[in-house]
Amino acid sequence: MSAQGSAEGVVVAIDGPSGSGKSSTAKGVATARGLWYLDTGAMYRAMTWWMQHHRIDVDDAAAVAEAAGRPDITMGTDPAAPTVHVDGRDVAREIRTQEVTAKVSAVSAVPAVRERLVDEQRGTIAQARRRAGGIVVEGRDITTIVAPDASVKIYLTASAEARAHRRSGEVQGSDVAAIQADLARRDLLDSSREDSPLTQTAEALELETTGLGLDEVVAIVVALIDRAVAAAEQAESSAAI
Ligand SMILES: Nc1ncnc2c1ncn2[C@@H]1O[C@H](COP(=O)(O)OP(=O)(O)OP(=O)(O)O)[C@@H](O)[C@H]1O
Ligand SMILES: Nc1ccn([C@H]2C[C@H](O)[C@@H](COP(=O)(O)O)O2)c(=O)n1
Repeated sequence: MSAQGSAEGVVVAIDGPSGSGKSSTAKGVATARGLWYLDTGAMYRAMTWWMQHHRIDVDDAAAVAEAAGRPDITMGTDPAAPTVHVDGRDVAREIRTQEVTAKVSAVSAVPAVRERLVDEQRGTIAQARRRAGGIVVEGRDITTIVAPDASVKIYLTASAEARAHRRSGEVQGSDVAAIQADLARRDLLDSSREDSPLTQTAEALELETTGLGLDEVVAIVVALIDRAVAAAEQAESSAAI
């Protein structure tokens, strides 16, 4: 069954702590069902990179708020080749540096930053519903704030050890303990901020992935989408009778 079966387009919302597998899972699912893909963490990273690039003190919330409207952030939503441009410049590599990672939680805690980016994320979701079969969106507040009415809502987790080991596999010779400490630091900041923190709600299905491979996780989410689409089609055809 294809997600395009639903007249309204399907919206899949995935939240979870750092390194739980949100991006890999979301891209795999979007590819499997021909949906758009939106990495909202990359948008907060792009905003942070722009602030640092323009020498704005990212620890000064007032200065960040004042500048939050200035960068032009453009997200490519093809799950096979997602892109991030700021003011026309490809910043896919720059936004993954340690310098950005160290400050992205501080920048994303500024309400003016969140207001602007949440608005843009909702705009992309609306476009995907009109122009594609729908979208898979991942981040920290997608199930709660950005798209609380999503067709499928998932809170993706894995143990702190598993997440650190998965991340360490990306860089040869990396220090697993240091990675685990950095993930814990970001999780604490992201879940304790006042404005739309990372929270696990009863509305979202918890998917614990510690013992699961990526393919298994993608298959579970695809099955959830197919079930949601079938239920929506059933409801549409019952309403038409
Ligand atoms: N189920 C899984 N089994 C094994 N490895 C996985 C699984 N899911 C993801 N990974 C690997 O774990 C690492 C982190 O995954 P990913 O970047 O998707 O996490 P994330 O939640 O998006 O992280 P962040 O919040 O930091 O952006 C990647 O190297 C990815 O390939
Ligand atoms: N919806 C979101 C997505 C991300 N953030 C913040 C918090 C993260 O530490 C940071 C980077 O995200 P990542 O690339 O690790 O997924 O961005 C947020 O506040 N809300």
